Amino acid sequence: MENLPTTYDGPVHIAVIGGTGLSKLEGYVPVAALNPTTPWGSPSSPLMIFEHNGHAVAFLARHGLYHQLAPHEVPARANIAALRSIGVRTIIAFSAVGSLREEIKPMDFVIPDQIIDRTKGIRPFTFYEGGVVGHVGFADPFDAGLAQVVEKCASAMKGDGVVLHNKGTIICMEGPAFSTRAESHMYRSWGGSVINMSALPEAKLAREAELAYQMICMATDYDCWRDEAGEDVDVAMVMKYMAANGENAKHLVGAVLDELLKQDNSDLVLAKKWQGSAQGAVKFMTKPEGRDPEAMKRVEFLFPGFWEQN
Ligand SMILES: CSC[C@H]1O[C@H](OP(=O)(O)O)[C@H](O)[C@@H]1O
Ligand SMILES: Nc1ncnc2[nH]cnc12
Repeated sequence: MENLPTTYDGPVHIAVIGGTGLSKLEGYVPVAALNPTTPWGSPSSPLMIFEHNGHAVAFLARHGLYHQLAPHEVPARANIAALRSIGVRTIIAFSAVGSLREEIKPMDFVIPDQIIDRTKGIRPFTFYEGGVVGHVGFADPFDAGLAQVVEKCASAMKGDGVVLHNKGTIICMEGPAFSTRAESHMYRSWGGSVINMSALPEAKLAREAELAYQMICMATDYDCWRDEAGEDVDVAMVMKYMAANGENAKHLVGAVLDELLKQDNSDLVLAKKWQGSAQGAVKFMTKPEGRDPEAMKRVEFLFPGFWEQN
């Protein structure tokens, strides 16, 4: 990595965020390692640039190259802002999750469509504060167009033993300790499908930055709700299933990138649907007299030229 260029000239519109057990993109050779800084600090890892079918794709290791960042220490604002600053508009984010449903078995993939927030407010969670206010819509936290692409690709892998659940609600808990048994049962009663510690604030910040974002979950355990039937989750179990399913995850990434890079999907990849949504939410809120210059500069980092246009 030391010898890689630290700049990349071409456009990079798509990023993959790797989670637990996925700190690099197997089978791809990086052509650059970018280290952008942002008003929210540095990202979790260098942004590794890969080429897929002649197009550049960025990869970011959510917990750092050596998994040294706990879920509450992941600099999610820097990650999202850094990706946007190099041109990324679409994020496919991987996550290892516990299953809260009998039918979601370890190694199954889930394309979630909802999230319940059980983080504890200790993670910085917004770009819009300190003198600039913005309220973005978050009713549907993921991008339905990206979900369709992932569904199509994962469905085509069913012959290879891949099992896909094409909707589901993630419970995003604070961690880093796993849930109590009472909590696990409560999440099931709330309708949760899977549980992790990473969906938030990542998904919310992606929306604030007008990026198309979809998480792909890989089940690694049954958490601790199956009182008699099963073992309670531990890290060894999570890592074992992540390693066992690495090949499928790799094929799925390749297939999703193939599909996204088709010309027909260019509006989806450029997140045209989200363009202007956050900027609209910001420009109507804080009157000029109340705007803090430093907060304004931070918005300008996300959306260069913002204050001239508004
Ligand atoms: C090692 S189990 C808990 C850990 O695994 C998941 O990580 P990620 O979402 O980054 O794949 C979960 O969210 C926790 O951070
Ligand atoms: N049971 C669990 N709870 C929270 N995050 C997880 N990631 C993988 N399994 C998990």
